[in-house]
Amino acid sequence: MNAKVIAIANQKGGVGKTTTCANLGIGLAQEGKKVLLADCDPQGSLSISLGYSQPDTLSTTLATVMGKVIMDIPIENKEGILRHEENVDLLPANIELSGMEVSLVNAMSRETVLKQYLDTVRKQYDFILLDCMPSLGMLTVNALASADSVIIPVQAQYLPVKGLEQLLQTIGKVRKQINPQLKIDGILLTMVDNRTNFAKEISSLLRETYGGSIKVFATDIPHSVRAAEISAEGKSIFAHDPKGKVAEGYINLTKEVLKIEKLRQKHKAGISR
Ligand SMILES: Nc1ncnc2c1ncn2[C@@H]1O[C@H](COP(=O)(O)OP(=O)(O)OP(=O)(O)O)[C@@H](O)[C@H]1O
Repeated sequence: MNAKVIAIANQKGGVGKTTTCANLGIGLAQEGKKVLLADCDPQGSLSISLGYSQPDTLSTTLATVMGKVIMDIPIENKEGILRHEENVDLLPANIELSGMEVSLVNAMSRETVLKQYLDTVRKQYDFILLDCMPSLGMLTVNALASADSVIIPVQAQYLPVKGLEQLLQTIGKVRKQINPQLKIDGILLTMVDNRTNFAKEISSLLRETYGGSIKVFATDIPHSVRAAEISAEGKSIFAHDPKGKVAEGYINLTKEVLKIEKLRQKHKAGISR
């Protein structure tokens, strides 16, 4: 095994990064994949949404293991990694991670501290999903530097093109300077209200703007209050509302992500032959 690392990123807040990370991750686990979800946001929203309602009380988090990488201190196997009842592992985060962002500024190889950590656990998983914070700071750069690909959730209610430009520029810089293999798996429309034409308009605007260069996932994630409830429940949409339209959306997204990975493996095998 050598995990595919996917960063779920958008510097705009509240677009569905955490919800996508948790539910895509658990969707992949339901397909038999070994999954690690890493909370890369000092707000700890992913940790909270998976049931750790007070992440500040956790003693070992992503900040701990990144700190050890910086100090060159050995990390124990699965140190700080928690097991969620829906068969995914979680490396949680809390406010200590914002201190880490400051420490990174003076660290050697500051852009690749997270990558160095992930390289120590990568062989134990099929997928590692990184829930990025809503900024393009050093932690997000670390996530992009570690990732094989990026999924960009976009809330279908707002015209997202301007904000996307900044993110795409950052991805371009990371590709050029640190991680030339970084791919964009696609833009995911979230919180889609099917009663309006917004989603269709935005989706065609995105397709017009980015042409063939960036895929927009065929799956949209519908808006539903049931999805908004899950972070208080500490479980996935599959456990909370298994027959609902959001669960169906995340099942379809899981299938698309597995298909992309299959193609990547095929391509790799073709190249090495
Ligand atoms: N499909 C959906 N339908 C309705 N509400 C949703 C849906 N997906 C997410 N939400 C809600 O929208 C809010 C923002 O979602 P989420 O936390 O996943 O976004 P985020 O991009 O991770 O936010 P942040 O940038 O603050 O980390 C949350 O309150 C969440 O419960």
